[in-house]
Amino acid sequence: MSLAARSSLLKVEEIQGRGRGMVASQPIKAGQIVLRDSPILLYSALPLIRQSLSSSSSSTSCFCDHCFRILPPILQGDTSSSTVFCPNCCHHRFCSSTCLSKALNSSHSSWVCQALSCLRANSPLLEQPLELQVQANFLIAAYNLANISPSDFQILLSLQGSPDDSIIAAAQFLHPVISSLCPPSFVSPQNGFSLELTSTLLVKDKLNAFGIMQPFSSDDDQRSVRAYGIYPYASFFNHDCLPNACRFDYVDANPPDGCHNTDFIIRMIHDVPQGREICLSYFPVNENYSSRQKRLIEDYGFTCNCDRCNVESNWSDNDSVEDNAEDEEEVMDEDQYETMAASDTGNHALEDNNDFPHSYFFLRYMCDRLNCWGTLAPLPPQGDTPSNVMECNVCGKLKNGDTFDTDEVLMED
Ligand SMILES: C[S@@+](CC[C@H](N)C(=O)[O-])C[C@H]1O[C@@H](n2cnc3c(N)ncnc32)[C@H](O)[C@@H]1O
Repeated sequence: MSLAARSSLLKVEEIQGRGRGMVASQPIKAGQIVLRDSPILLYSALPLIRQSLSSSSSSTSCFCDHCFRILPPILQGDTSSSTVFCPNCCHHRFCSSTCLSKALNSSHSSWVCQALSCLRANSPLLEQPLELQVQANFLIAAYNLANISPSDFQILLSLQGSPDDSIIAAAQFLHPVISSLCPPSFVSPQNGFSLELTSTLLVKDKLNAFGIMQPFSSDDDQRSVRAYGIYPYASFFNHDCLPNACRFDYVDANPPDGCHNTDFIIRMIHDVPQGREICLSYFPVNENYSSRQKRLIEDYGFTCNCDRCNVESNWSDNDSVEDNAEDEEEVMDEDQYETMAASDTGNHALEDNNDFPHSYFFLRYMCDRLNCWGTLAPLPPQGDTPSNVMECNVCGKLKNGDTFDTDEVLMED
């Protein structure tokens, strides 16, 4: 399906210094859904060998191997569970016989099942760090995609990214391992199966995969990744440290009508005019300048020059966002916040000369629940009527957007 068929509100454009990006093809309102996207490929973020599936402790880290929903714990003697194991490897578990049967024809084809079983039985990978094991999960899923959906495999190859030295080093280790897995005809050298292709796939994954995260829990401020997915349209969104859109997902919840639980919905945080680039933040917005820059260069290969980074690059090392937010409160009262709320509240509305022009963003659009760090976007408008209810994309908290607390801005140092 083309982007035009998925979203009448967005178009893909070349943006100087950023490759392709998503741009508003018309004015877009706060809360509007700009994209629903489905993954062309999903793979587990777990190590090759997991905890025993029959131990009670496994319940906390056990997901359906096709749709990645959380599975109930396996209780001894309980015959009522609808979960099923792969009949061939007895290692992978699925939430229902429907998911199993979909998986056997796609994500858990007989080749995937055999390849993962071989790796688990005896492979140099078992001694390697989790990152390499997860890259092996990805490569097996990607080479399987080449067989089950060559057109989706071409989409994967069309995503941004060229291998650098660290990717080539990982490919040099992983390619012989994957080659040794009784490669079937679809990964033969005649079909382009090579070290170069393995490197190319790894970099596409590195720059474009989205993490499907564990749900929010207030006693755990480091949500782990359950699975990764390649979302062909969402991959066109560039990063901004003050995003104007954010992603909602529903992996364990009931997704909106017509969506699968692994689909993403991208919703506007605030109004934007036609022609404005629509950006996501690739990670929670509370991170400080140096850790954002480090992540963006190491994980995505670019230096961020967004409005927020340009301001924060001038802060002294000891300045936290919290300090600056407190200073800012001395010069911005609620009337000013309200005025800004009524205007285009994009980054550009707040560019003028102060040390923390983006304090408004944190006060209005960052979830105040302890350890959440989610982003708030209004619920979709009803017809032309905007919603004043803000929803957190991490914990799901709903908040009245007409009132927001200017007394407290909690940020990471
Ligand atoms: C998920 S892709 C985004 C779409 C990509 N620009 C394209 O052409 O397909 C991520 C890559 O886009 C580029 N990118 C994203 N945000 C950027 C930004 N703010 N500044 C510069 N490059 C950016 C980086 O090369 C990054 O690795």
